[in-house]
Amino acid sequence: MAKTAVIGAGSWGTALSLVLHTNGNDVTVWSIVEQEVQMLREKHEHVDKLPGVKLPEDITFTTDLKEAIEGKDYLILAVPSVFTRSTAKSMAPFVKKGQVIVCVAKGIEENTLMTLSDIVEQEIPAADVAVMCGPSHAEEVGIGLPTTVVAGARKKSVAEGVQDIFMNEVFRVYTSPDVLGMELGGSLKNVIALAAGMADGLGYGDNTKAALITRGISEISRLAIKMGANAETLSGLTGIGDLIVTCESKHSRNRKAGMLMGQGYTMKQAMDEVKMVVEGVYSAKAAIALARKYEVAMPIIEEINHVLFDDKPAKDAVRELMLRDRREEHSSLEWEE
Ligand SMILES: NC(=O)C1=CN([C@@H]2O[C@H](COP(=O)(O)OP(=O)(O)OC[C@H]3O[C@@H](n4cnc5c(N)ncnc54)[C@H](OP(=O)(O)O)[C@@H]3O)[C@@H](O)[C@H]2O)C=CC1
Ligand SMILES: O=C(CO)COP(=O)(O)O
Repeated sequence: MAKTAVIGAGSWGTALSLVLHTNGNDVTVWSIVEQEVQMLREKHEHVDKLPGVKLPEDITFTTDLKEAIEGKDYLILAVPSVFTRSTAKSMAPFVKKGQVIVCVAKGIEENTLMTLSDIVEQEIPAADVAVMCGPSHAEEVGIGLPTTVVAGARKKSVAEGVQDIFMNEVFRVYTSPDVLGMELGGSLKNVIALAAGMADGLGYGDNTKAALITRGISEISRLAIKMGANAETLSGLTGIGDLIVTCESKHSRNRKAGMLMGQGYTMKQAMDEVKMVVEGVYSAKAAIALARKYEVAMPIIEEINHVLFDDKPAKDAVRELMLRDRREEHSSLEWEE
């Protein structure tokens, strides 16, 4: 049994606190939002973000970051990516050497193009940093549906520690040393999910969706491999696995936001309607900046940026993708003379 704190009480933090408690760990949940902590203390349920999932009475809820962090073995950082740096800065004075911080959010910082684990390492040098991601919606984890994820860290012992506290008969945790590949797969898939949602909103079919998923993972892999990630990671749970779940699921926030945009909502209207964090919108600009920096073609992500930030109709973006110059599917394959 470990002493754990979940930093961030949105739908994902709430679902993971339940997994940790089920496994016999001591669990404290922190939120910056006083009303959220009040609601969790009174109702033992996140009625807005994870309705119907009851939390045990012996989980502690607090807005006091010092209380949440002190004496814990594992700190699960579950705030949305745009708050990762500010939250890590606030955590830094209380974190001691030997504590493990597990980043479970998905994103890339827009102005620095840093991954979330890099941000946490920069802000909290005392901690050991790990990541955990994969195809996992809070709504399904919260009701105990079988789910698989990956715990990543540079050191095997750190990844295995994360595996130990989370793994159970319905939550299977693999380990990996390819933290970069995992984080790029997890954050860039959200941008492709916006495109998949737009295709749904426009009334396009399964053929279009399959094309977006397949060409989407090609784009993500091209960039990630050039940045130093491992190709196997992109064909695993945190690459294609997470892309499939987010492009297909009724629970996906990014797909839902894209669908609304495909139906004519503006980006802002769609984000307000979804009510939970739509990470793909924040990662889209970072993705295209990385594509330029590493000189990698990312046509779907390029078009998504035009739809999000230049008011381009989603239908026009799809048409442009279909009418790009003709090319081979895999340019590395050899033809007979
Ligand atoms: N939901 C899921 O199924 C999964 C989510 N993730 C990732 O986890 C991360 C969190 O997502 P999710 O739990 O869905 O998000 P939610 O939108 O459900 O919750 C976001 C949380 O952040 C809080 N918040 C608001 N402002 C701040 C701030 N300044 N500092 C810190 N926290 C703040 C919110 O409070 P308030 O309610 O007041 O806005 C809320 O508690 C994302 O990166 C997401 O991609 C990963 C896997 C699965
Ligand atoms: O990353 C997630 C699930 O793996 C959450 O994002 P979506 O809700 O957009 O799928």
